[in-house]
Amino acid sequence: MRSLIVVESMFGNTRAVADAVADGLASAGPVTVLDLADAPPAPHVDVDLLVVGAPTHAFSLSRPNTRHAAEQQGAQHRDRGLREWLANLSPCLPGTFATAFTTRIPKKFVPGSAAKAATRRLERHGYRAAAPPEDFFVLDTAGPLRAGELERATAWGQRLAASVPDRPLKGEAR
Ligand SMILES: Cc1cc2nc3c(=O)[nH]c(=O)nc-3n(C[C@H](O)[C@H](O)[C@H](O)COP(=O)(O)O)c2cc1C
Repeated sequence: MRSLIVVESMFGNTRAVADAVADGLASAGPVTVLDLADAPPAPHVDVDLLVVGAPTHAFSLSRPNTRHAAEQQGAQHRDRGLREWLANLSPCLPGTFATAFTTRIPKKFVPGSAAKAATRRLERHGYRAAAPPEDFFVLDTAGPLRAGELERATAWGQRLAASVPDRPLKGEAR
């Protein structure tokens, strides 16, 4: 199984989670982790599993104004986020699986998750859900990640690896 993880990260926490998910997926086959800053703007994805990750900003995927606010708090400059990348994504090849994760602050009664917003967009492009969207937690805006989150991310990657069936041989229906 070939997997691609595309990750948006401004302070580095979501990127660390992406690398931990990749460790979990690696048992099932090759995994590429692509920083959104280096990803092609109009992507054509040809893998068995696409995983996208992004920080939750203002209850959803980041926007130019929230990225600017993050930058004001010391984050790296980013011209675009997962919202823009997903808007330009080509329709998926039939039977391609996908899922999404986010990092966010574990505040009770604060709704919204970039992973849920990304999942809705993946569904619109025709991707099949490999797993429900998953949230990983940071203790503050710039991090750090809550203790145990990287281990949880690797375990999530392992479960993903086990849940996606191998791509069928040519001519065989999935
Ligand atoms: C402008 C801005 C808005 C944010 N809004 C939310 C929010 O609505 N809910 C939440 O749980 N965390 C929110 N956060 C915290 C981010 O989720 C946190 O900065 C992120 O997980 C860090 O990931 P990164 O290190 O990959 O950038 C916000 C952060 C910023 C900078």
